[in-house]
Amino acid sequence: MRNLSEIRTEIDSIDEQIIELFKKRMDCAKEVGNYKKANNIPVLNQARENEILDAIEERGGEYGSYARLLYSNIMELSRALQHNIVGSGADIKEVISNVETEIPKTDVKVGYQGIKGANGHEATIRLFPDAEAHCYKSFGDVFDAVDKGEITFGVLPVENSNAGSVSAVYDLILKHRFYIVGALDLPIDYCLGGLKQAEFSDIEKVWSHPQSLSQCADYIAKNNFDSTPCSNTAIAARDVAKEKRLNVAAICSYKAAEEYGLKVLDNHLQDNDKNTTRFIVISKKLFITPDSNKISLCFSLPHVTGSLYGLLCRFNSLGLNLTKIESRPRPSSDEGFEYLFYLDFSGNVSSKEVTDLIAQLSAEMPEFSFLGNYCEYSK
Ligand SMILES: O=C(O)C(=O)C[C@]1(C(=O)O)C=C[C@@H](O)C=C1
Repeated sequence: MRNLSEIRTEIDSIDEQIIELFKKRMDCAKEVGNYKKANNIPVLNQARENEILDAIEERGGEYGSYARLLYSNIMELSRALQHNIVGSGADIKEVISNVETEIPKTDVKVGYQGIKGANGHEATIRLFPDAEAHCYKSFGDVFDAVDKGEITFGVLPVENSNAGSVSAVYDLILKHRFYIVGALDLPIDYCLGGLKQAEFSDIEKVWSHPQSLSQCADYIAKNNFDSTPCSNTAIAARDVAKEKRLNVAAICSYKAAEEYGLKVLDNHLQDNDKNTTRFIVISKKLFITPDSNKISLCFSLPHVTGSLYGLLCRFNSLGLNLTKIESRPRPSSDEGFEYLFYLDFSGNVSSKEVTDLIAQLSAEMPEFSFLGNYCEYSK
């Protein structure tokens, strides 16, 4: 048997040959790119790629499936190169280069779901301390108000560190495709708010938003409480005050308890003391502030094997850090289910590599939208 350094010497020599061949292949892809540009031919030729992949798999013998994967990556990169040559996604690049860089914070109307004292209200105050805050009954109403121009910005929860994604908001993001211009990670601290004359031992039932009930699930189980979902934590607090039942308490923020005159019967109910909810700011107009560090995209995937893998490979090749990927199903007539994807990654569009990638994806992904590049604050 050869020793390790002998085998590695051979690997080094093979790699030297592979890299030279890879460079030659990319030069050919560049040439094809120029040809496609001159003749107005689309970059992607799926039939040609399938032909190559099948032939490579066959020739790869016992490593056939590995060879197929290697080549699907190579062609992914070859397409990325060609998109830059043909100038794909010029419309998105244009929008990004002419964007406004300062978000108006005064003399603006900002909407949130719920009522005064809700977490959405708190996030709104922190993000827009000098704005006029408007409350809406449902997440959909906030989107509609932005659509009609009744408010300039909407503040919506998208994710909680315990309970996960707020699917209803993702569905609305994917439906409306408004821009995301800001985000805030808001630490969430719940108390048990009961009537002034109530004691902790009186409480048998708790009211709150389903997400909040799930964030306090261990606490509720430990105390053997009966839980009832409400549309909002602050609405739960308001209703507990209104209904005047000694054995009912709201799981709500300290601000909501104070706002609706409830007595704090217990503190810090959340199962995880690092409980945080992420809020986003939606807008019909795009703003990209210079401190932006996160980019959001959405798209559906072509019905081709490995299309999600191919997409991830593009991010990997640029060393970009994906921070979230969310898929939402929607019924489709022929395929049973189709999926829309929402994706976040770290970056700023001032980097040419990043705008090139966004432009490339816009040319290849069906129903693609660039949702924004914004700063995610944690206060
Ligand atoms: O043959 C082409 O049309 C090319 O652009 C080359 C190539 C490849 O790298 O082999 C790249 C992209 C196409 O989707 C198909 C194949």
